[in-house]
Amino acid sequence: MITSINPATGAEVVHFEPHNDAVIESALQAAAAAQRSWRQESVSERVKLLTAMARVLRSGKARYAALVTEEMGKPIVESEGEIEKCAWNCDFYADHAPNYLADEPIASNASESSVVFDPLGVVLAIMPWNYPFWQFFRFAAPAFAAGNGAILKHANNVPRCAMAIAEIMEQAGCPRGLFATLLIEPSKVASIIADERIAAVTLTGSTEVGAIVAAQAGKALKKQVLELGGSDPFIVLADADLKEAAAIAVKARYINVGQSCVNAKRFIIEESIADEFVGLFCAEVANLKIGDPNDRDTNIGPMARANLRDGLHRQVEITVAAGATLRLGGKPFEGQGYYYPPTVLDHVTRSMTAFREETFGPVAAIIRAKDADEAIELANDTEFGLGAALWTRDLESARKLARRIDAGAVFINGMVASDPRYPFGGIKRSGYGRELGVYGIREFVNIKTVWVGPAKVPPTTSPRK
Ligand SMILES: O=CCCC(=O)O
Repeated sequence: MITSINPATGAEVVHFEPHNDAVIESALQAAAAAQRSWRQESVSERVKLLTAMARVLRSGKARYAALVTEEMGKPIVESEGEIEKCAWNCDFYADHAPNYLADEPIASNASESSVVFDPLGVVLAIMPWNYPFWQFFRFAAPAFAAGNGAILKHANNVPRCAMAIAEIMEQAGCPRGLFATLLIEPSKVASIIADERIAAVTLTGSTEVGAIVAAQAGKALKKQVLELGGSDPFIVLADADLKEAAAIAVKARYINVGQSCVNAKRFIIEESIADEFVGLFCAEVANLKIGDPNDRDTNIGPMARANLRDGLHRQVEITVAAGATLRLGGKPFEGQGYYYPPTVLDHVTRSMTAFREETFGPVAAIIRAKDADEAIELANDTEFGLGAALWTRDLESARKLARRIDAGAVFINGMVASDPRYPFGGIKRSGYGRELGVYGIREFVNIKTVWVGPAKVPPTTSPRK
């Protein structure tokens, strides 16, 4: 059974029988057929679907946001923000896809040569629960604009969000079959990836699951985009605006109850200002309001699942046992719901669990560095490479330091956040490929050279001869 549980109470809301093989087969067949027609439409026709998706998202915002909160516990104001961001992304690609997908002429010895962007086919999207709408729509808007179809396998703790996405696509006028949501067990995924009607795979999720899916897609030689875990550093140098840095640091760590791949997780603070920063940071954390995620002033609702909260608590206990100082939190709440208090661990060192592992929940690890060089070295001492934040008033030096950080994005005097306008993705064990911006829409296209003769000069193996 695929079960929707309210994490604020631990109570089952509803459960669903997983889709059987016949449903999977008919979804694949329909998607392949619908995509063959969809690819014939012009980009300007296809983006009308995106505009309609944005309209449906906005008109149903209250209901969709309530579903997010009820299924994974996100504070309601943040859930509403998630739905608005999905609509923005659809509008963004409706405006920009025609340009991003326009033919690109190439200067060559041909009479005419260009690069054109054709769709790949039907993409399997394996999506996580932490942003149950955003993660899908940030993939889907560019993928549909580029002429692809999509099958969604969502995380099994958000089945009602998955079904709401199917409803949105239908209400937006998505051609029948071009998109389907499958409620299936993870064991069904390998054969879908291997199916010849699936052209490519996109996955947002844990590094562990990413490695499994990458192996399955690699075996079938299918294109993949993997957006995986992160342990983003938030570096504060001695000359930074500490008050502002501390306020943004709290948001960067505790938004989404700390359950985002790009939450700041390791706070690497220059030694000389570390005590002052920790004081400011803890004062802000102590003000966070913990409670019912449906209350509009709640900052910290429940975590999404009991096992995630228990795993996080184990990481805290191991880190404290290894010598870290517990400044705030660290003790799970009694009573119903999967709540974990905002927790601050100080004097964390590089060998400790909260440094070495991703902490996917409301736990901040403070690490002290003797200077900027050591801060960068600590920032890079991780298997992950998703995002990083760097705080200093010296912008010239910041631009140079940013180039030394091993990550897919560096935000100077700000917090890492995804945005339709910029590419998003990681290096190392945070995955590969990019979503969003022009680079995101180019992931699921066939970048095709079209050469028209006769050649002005006979082609040779070396164009310089
Ligand atoms: O969990 C990772 C993605 C979060 C985001 O796109 O802001």
